[in-house]
Amino acid sequence: MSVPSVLVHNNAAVLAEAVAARLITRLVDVQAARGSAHVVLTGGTVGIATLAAVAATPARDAIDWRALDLWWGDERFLPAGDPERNETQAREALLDRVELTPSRVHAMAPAGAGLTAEEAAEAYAAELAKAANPEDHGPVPSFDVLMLGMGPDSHVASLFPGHPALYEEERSVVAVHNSPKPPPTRVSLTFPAIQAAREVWVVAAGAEKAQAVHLALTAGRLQAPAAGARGRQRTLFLLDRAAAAQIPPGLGRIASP
Ligand SMILES: O=C(O)[C@H](O)[C@@H](O)[C@H](O)[C@H](O)COP(=O)(O)O
Repeated sequence: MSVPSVLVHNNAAVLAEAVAARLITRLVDVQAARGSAHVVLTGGTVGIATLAAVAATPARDAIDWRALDLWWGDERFLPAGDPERNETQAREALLDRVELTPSRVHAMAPAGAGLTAEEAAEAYAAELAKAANPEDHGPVPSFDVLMLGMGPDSHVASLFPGHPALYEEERSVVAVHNSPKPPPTRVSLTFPAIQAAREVWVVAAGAEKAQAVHLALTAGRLQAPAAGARGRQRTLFLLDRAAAAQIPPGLGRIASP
């Protein structure tokens, strides 16, 4: 797993724009090299703001949207179209504004569609496995970029401190109950799935995330799940100054004056 690099931006607005620019460039480069790309989206304030920034950038059309596979790191187990679903918010921010291939938009099953959260997790794991190639050496594709928001308790996706999902080493997707962040029921990638990504980007803004960032860079993943957010080739912590206030000295690089 790669050692994290930390990039610090002036504020949350600049952070979202910078992550959007980085995402566009990364996807264009990957598609130039391989013709297609896999990206994992995240819910949360910065995650959705990043998608909105991509939508507002003319450079977005440098991406071949029809050759892009979109996945989610987690989903709130709510009825289809619920405004609190990560998919709903991603569609409003970006996905409904670009020409995607519908079969390559891999949303996690909603509540009320005949599946329990456990069955939705199993279905998503099967969809991931179907998309994996032999060279991926595992049950999920080698995601080119896997983005993760991070909570003040250092959770990523729906992997919360003290929850059983942190200990999952076999399955790629699990159901999560009694989430401390509403709604209580969710579906989430596990650490094995997250760590299959070529690049993992943890995006966080705000003073309330500063301690979680510190722990994510210094503690273990059971205490700070974001400490398990590591990519095979690259791990980036993309932060604003407020969230970076407690990073160990010499780790962060200020990306904007
Ligand atoms: O479903 C979710 O809620 C997200 O996937 C979650 O992991 C989120 O990214 C973090 O909680 C950060 O959210 P904020 O950026 O809004 O604090």
